[in-house]
Amino acid sequence: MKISPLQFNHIVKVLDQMLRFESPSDVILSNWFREHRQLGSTDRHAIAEACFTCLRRLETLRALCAPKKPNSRNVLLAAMAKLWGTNLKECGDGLKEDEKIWLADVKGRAMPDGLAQRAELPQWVIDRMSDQDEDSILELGRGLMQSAPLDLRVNTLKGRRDEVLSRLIADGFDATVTPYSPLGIRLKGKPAINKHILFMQGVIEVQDEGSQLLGLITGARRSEMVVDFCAGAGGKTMLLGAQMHNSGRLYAFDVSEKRLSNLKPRLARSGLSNVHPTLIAHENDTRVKRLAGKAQRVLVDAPCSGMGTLRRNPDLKYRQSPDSVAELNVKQASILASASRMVAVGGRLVYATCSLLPQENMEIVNAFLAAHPDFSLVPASAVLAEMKIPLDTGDVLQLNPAIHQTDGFFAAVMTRNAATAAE
Ligand SMILES: C[S@@+](CC[C@H](N)C(=O)[O-])C[C@H]1O[C@@H](n2cnc3c(N)ncnc32)[C@H](O)[C@@H]1O
Repeated sequence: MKISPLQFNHIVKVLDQMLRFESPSDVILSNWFREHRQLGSTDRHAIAEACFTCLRRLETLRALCAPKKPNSRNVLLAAMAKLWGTNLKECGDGLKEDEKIWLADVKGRAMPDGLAQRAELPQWVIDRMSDQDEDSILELGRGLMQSAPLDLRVNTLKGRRDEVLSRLIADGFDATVTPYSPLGIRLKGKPAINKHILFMQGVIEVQDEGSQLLGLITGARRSEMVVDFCAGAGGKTMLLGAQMHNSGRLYAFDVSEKRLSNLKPRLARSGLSNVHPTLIAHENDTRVKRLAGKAQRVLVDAPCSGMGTLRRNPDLKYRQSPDSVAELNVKQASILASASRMVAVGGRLVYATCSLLPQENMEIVNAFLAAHPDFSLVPASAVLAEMKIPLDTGDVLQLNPAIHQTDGFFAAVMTRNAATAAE
């Protein structure tokens, strides 16, 4: 990677903010670009690419910085010397004498070979993946270092995938169908698809294929009552509404007014009129109680550490911690228990996250099932096979970026058992 002196100076300043891990790195970057409108697209691209690579490779870069402080300048210099083989004369304000000596030493050193550095995952994350061997952690870590493709979902209320695909190819996009989701199209590169007429007309939405599978596995059908418990800005809500053919009632619950208000324009574009965005104060809100035993499908897309989305948000691995995950675990268990009350006898409950940590996934599900004998696990492989989706990850859906080229998602499908619920 080639970096101009101007870009170097910007990267050091942006990275300095990012390395505090006080706010999301993509927000820091867009604020920076807003404040520095003179930067052209080539500079912006180089700055973004360099900052995100430094975040992705931070375990290695921090180790290479030692004994110097891993501040933004040193991290960037280590990346230039060791990852990109850049000519160090390109540094903005020139190298200081001690930096020259240090970098000559860095250049001659072997790459750090601890698992944390090879997998680019903090040690606390590795410690929590005790269900996986070293090779799997390494494969996963490397998958999370790749950049994510741009996946689209075709809104079946407004279009057919084969027709949308032909249109996108005719318009010059490098587009293919996604391997698992029957609704997905994958685009190469990062085209500005939100300016395309099909996007503006609500025929397509941007949605990772893994997220599409979480919506699909919920199995929503025409005329049902369905609850998307943690709907956010409605990525999965819109898929569920289309699966329901815009009929029945689809509640989109969330505690965030801002996220629900972001859902509104998306709904307008999608043509859905069966969605009821509902702000709740907390998971035990009276609105939840009013729907007790009434919903055929409840999707709990729980708030989580986001460890499965490191391809897009590499800073998350440093913005989360063992304490924040433990806090999330309490919330996840409470949300799942409360949401489960809405499931009708014979209905389906899906617990999902975009995390790879067993503490946020199987451990939450196992504890829930142990405390709720009226629910049982339905093998995800069977649900997917019934939908003719060629994907078998066993009893639960576990998507791995290294294997499936999606974000790292988890989903467990459960059903409310008629016999025990009646007891
Ligand atoms: C993983 S995000 C949802 C993403 C969304 N389903 C999508 O597909 O775009 C988790 C959501 O849970 C919401 N949330 C957090 N605590 C909640 C609670 N107690 N009850 C309901 N939703 C909650 C957050 O506001 C956030 O929007």
